[in-house]
Parts: sequence; structure tokens; C-alpha cells
Amino acid sequence: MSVEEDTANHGRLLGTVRSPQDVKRMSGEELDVLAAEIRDFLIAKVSRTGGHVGPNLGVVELTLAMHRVFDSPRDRLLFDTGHQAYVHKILTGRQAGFDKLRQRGGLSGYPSQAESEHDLVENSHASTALSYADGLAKAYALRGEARSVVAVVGDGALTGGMCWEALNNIATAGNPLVIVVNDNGRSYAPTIGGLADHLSSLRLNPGYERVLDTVKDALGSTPLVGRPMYEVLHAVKKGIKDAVAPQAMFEDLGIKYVGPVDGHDVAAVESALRAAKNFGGPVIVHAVTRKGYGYRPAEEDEADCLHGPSSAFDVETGALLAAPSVKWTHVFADELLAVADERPDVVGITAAMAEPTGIAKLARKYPERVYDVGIAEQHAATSAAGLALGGLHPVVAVYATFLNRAFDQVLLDVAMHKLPVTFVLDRAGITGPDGPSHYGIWDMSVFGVVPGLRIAAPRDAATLREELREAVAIDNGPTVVRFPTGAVAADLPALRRVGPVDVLAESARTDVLLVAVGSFGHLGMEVASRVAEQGYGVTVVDPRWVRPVPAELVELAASHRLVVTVEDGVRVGGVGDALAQAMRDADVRVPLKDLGVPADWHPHGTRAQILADLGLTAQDVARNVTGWISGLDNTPVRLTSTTDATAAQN
Ligand SMILES: Cc1ncc(C[n+]2csc(CCOP(=O)(O)OP(=O)(O)O)c2C)c(N)n1
Ligand SMILES: CC(=O)[C@@H](O)[C@H](O)COP(=O)(O)O
Ligand SMILES: [Mg+2]
Repeated sequence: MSVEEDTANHGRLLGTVRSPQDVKRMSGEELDVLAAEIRDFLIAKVSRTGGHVGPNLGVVELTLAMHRVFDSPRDRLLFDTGHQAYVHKILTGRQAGFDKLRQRGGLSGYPSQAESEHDLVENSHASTALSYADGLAKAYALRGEARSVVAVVGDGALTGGMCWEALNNIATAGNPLVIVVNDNGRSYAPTIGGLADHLSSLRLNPGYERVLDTVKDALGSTPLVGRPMYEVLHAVKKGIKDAVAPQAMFEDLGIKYVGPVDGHDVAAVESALRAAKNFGGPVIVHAVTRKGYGYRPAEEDEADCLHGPSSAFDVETGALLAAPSVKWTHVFADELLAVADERPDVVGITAAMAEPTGIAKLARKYPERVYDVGIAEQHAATSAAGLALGGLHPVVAVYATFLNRAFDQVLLDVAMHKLPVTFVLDRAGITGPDGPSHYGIWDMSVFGVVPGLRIAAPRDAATLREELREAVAIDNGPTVVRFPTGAVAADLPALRRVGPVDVLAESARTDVLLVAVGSFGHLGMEVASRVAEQGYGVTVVDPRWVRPVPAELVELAASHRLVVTVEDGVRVGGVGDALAQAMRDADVRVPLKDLGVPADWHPHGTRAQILADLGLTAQDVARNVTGWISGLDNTPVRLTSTTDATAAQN
């Protein structure tokens, strides 16, 4: 089926849209039809691939209006977090790509400069768009370029501190800049916090709307009323706005506020955007939308409005088609609750992701012991420090990639004060569909340098439960427990334990010490089996606590001919690097080869695909290990895979 035929199946009008120009010419009626066709298209496509169906159904009219009022790519349209840019992609010539959305070689789930000149911000971390916009607007002002900058930011992203740093600067700079607040009242769950309350008071205040309509009607007849009366009525409107709306917070900041406007009414949004475009300074357009709008399974999904089904789902119900599996997250959630039953000092913190991180299970039983701080990981870390100073043991559950932005808080607010805070990092390592800015590959390197901080990398459910308990038992410094996305690995029992280190396999020959970090335990076992076929003996160990590296690892290394480490994290500064340094410090002169993820921006795909691309499979690792150990027997080392070549380069 051709793209035209496929798209046309979702509607005659959608089939005619190849660029934003095509929607500029459409009538109001056509736009209503097109919006329905886009919804049909989104549900049909994303139900097959998985993705952010809820957020994108909520911005159909908003995005149509933006592309009608502004001229992308000359005018720059930015999408905070970027998960709600599917409609933008549909309108900018990428409908054909949705069959491979978030798949290797296919459309990214976020804006991508490589895909289109209409895309700019690729980072999927929330609360950055207003800062980009501030910088862009300053650049255009300085260069004398008359180009609009428009940033869409969700109510959830607005709970992130960077947004307020940006608003402070945007107000001061006074440059023309349009901020579209996409207020659907939700992050995953309903958005928390004073700001969300303020926004909801603005959008839900019928008195404000009714009174305003009355005044507008009066103002509307202004031509019949002399100038003085106009001023009076205008002052009345402003006074009412100030009086009725709890506070014109944004305008007090120095940023014009327009709204609230019905975000599902293209004409209303267009009108607000045109006013904002011509204002000549920074303007907030407050659009009220509904997450999942027009698709009942999303609208009625109380958990997260079908925020981001991870794979194909049933169109009728919104339920995932894949059979449920026991995920790392579930094991963590259950064990945290068991710990909390025993330890009243243990409390939980989430950054607007209670369900995705499993903290919600604790909140359901102990609501008073779980804090949702909004999308505010820096605040989460230092607030946890405060909780610890107050005698509690906080467990901060975030995706590994999102803790990056709180490095300074972990280093100085938590670790320097030697505070008992446990950071549980879900989605650590290569995740897959969300691409490079979601890869949790930095934590063992970045946080591995923090004095007094200890990092655990469990290999299966049993060690996750065990290491979580060990972590919350540590009261003289921070701990990290990190595990990957997806189904939890089958339990892999140890033969014996040397200090904190589990010996998983050993042989009479001590040719190779294979340090399999975290969930790579099973990979280590398969490598040992393959290498044994070549006549070499491999000792497979799981360090369990990977940073700082256990001294027992150095001792074990000393009794082998070759050490190989393999980790689901960047090589630079990783476990392998740290072990090599510890061996140098102990003058243990055994060659070490470290395998891991090159520090780079790796494309999206499935976790298995990306790991295979990086040579992090049992077959590739075994081939490398065999080459290296045979090389020690004076037979040439054959560079056999990309990782090998990479290792040789670094
Ligand atoms: C720093 C950071 N923390 C957490 C997330 C995970 N996340 C992705 S979207 C989202 C909710 C965003 O809510 P909002 O900004 O209101 O957008 P909506 O989905 O409602 O359109 C969260 C928490 C993220 N992308 N970035
Ligand atoms: C943008 C967003 O929501 C991300 O945090 C991501 O999509 C979550 O993906 P998973 O929860 O499926 O890992
Ligand atoms: Mg929202």
C-alpha cells in the first residue's frame, strides 16, 4: 500500500498534507475534519508501535493552530520533553514514518534534527524548552532577525525548576517569545503542586470567564463609547482579572498572559496565538487541553491517560497486547513495601513518576510517607537530604537518566553530608525506544566518583531484594541501586561469596576473570560456557556493589591471567576503568579489557538491538575473550567485532 493510500485510509484531507503550508489554506470545517483524521491516524499507528498516544491526542488542535499562525522552520517551534511532537511530525511530511515509530532506523519518538528542518530540541528531559527559547529569542534579537520563537510546555514540565529560571530571564529580556502552556492537568498522574493549583484555578474559574465576557461585551461596543469609558472598562477588566484570577502570577513576572483558551478549538487557539505573535514581547498562551482527547480508553485511563504505552495495544481497550511479565520495577516495588512495613523511617520520593517507578505501591499503603515533588529531580535529591537530616531514610526512585541533572545535589547536598539517602535508578543502561537522551548509561561513571556513595547493580530479583535492603541499612552515606528496563532476569544463584562479590562460575583453570556487572550475569555465564569450549577456564563474578570497586575483585584478579569486565554503562569512568585503577594502585599487573557502552549518542531501537550493535552479546564477548586469552598464548589476537576495534582505539 502506498503512503498516500495508507494515509488516505485515515482521511482524504490528511492524505493531502505534506507540509504546514497545506493546513494554512484550510477552512474551519476542513480543520475539524483534519483533526479527526489525525486522531484516527495516531490511534491506528501508535496502537501498533506503542508510544505517547495520550499526550499527542491532546495537542492536535494546538499544533494545527501553531503551524497556521507561525511559519516553521523560519519561526522556531519547540516542544518541551518532545513526547508530544507526533502531530508536528505528521504536519511536516513524516506521516510515512509512523509505521516504524521508535524502531531502529525509523522515526524517533522525539524531535530529531536529522529527520526534519522543522525540529530543533531533541532532548527528552523535561523543563528545558523555555531556556532554549530564551536563548533563541536573544540570538534573533541580537542578530536583528524577525523570527518567532514558540515553546510548548506542559503543566508537568512547568513543575521543573529550569522553567522558572527561564521565565525569570524571559521576563527580564523582554524579547518577543510565545510560551504555549499545554495545561491538561496531568503529568502521568494529575500534576502536583502550587503551580498546578494556580493553573487549574485559572482554567476552572467560571466567574472569571463570565465576568470577563460581560466586560468584553461592553468593551466590544467600545466604538460607541468614548475613549475615557474604554479606559475605565479596560481597567475594570484588568482589575477583575487580577481580582478574580487568584493572582496574575505570570503578568506579575512581567510576562503577558493570554487565556485560558480552549486548546481543542483551533480558531480560539489561533486567535490567541496571533495576539501573542503581534504582542512584541514575551507572552504566555494558557491552553486548556485534555490528555488523550477524543479517545475514550485514554480519556478514561485514570493511571496516566495512556501517557506512553510501551508497545502495541488494543484499540478498543487501550490494554497492552504483550503478555505481562515480572519487571524489575515490580520486584523493587514489592520489596520497598516490605522494607517500609519494617522500617517506619523509610519514606519514598518520586519525580512525577510514582507508577512508572513502582513507588505508587508504597503510596497506596502509606500515602503519608511518599512525596511526589513534580518533575523536579534536583529538588528531590536535596529534599531527600532534608528528610535524612530529619531522621528519615528516603528512597528516591527515578529513571537513571533523570538523576543526571541532580549530580551537584547528590554530590554536595547528600554525599558531602554523609546522609542516608537511597537512589533507586530504574531504566539504567540501554533502554531502547526512547533513544539517546533516555539511555541510563552514565550513572556508574558520573556518580561513581562521589566520595562515600556506594552503587549496587543487582543481577536478578533475589539480589535486587537483597541489595535494596543492604542499601537502606547503610546510614552513613548515600547509596544507589540500579537496574535495567523490562522483564527481570531469572535468579542466578552464586556458588560462593567473597566479601560482597558473588562467584557465579569457576573452573580448575584460572585463565579469565569475567566481571559481569548487574543484569549481565547471565551473559557472563554464557560467555564462560563458550570460552570453555576453546579450552580456557573462566571465573564469572558479580561484584553486586560495583562502586567503589570491592577490594576482593582486585584479589581475585591477581590470581587470573586476564580480567574482562562487561557493563551496561559507559566505559569511560565505569566499573572496568575503576577496577583497572584499583589494580594499578595495588600493583596487580594482570591485563584488563573493559567492555561497555561507548560514551556517545546511540540511536533508538530495542534494548537487544542496541546492545548487539555495541557488541554486548554473549557471542561477541566470548569471541573477544577467546581472542584475547589466546593472544596471551602468543597466538595473534583477532579483532573480531566493533567493540573490539573500539576497545583497541580507546
Ligand atoms: C527530567 C525528566 N523527568 C521525568 C521525565 C519523564 N516524563 C516524561 S513526560 C512526563 C510528564 C510530562 O507532563 P507534561 O509536561 O504535563 O506533558 P503532557 O504529557 O501532559 O503533555 C514525565 C514526568 C522526563 N521526560 N524528564
Ligand atoms: C517521555 C517519557 O514519558 C519517558 O519517560 C519514557 O517514554 C518512559 O518510557 P518507559 O516508562 O516505557 O520506559
Ligand atoms: Mg500535562
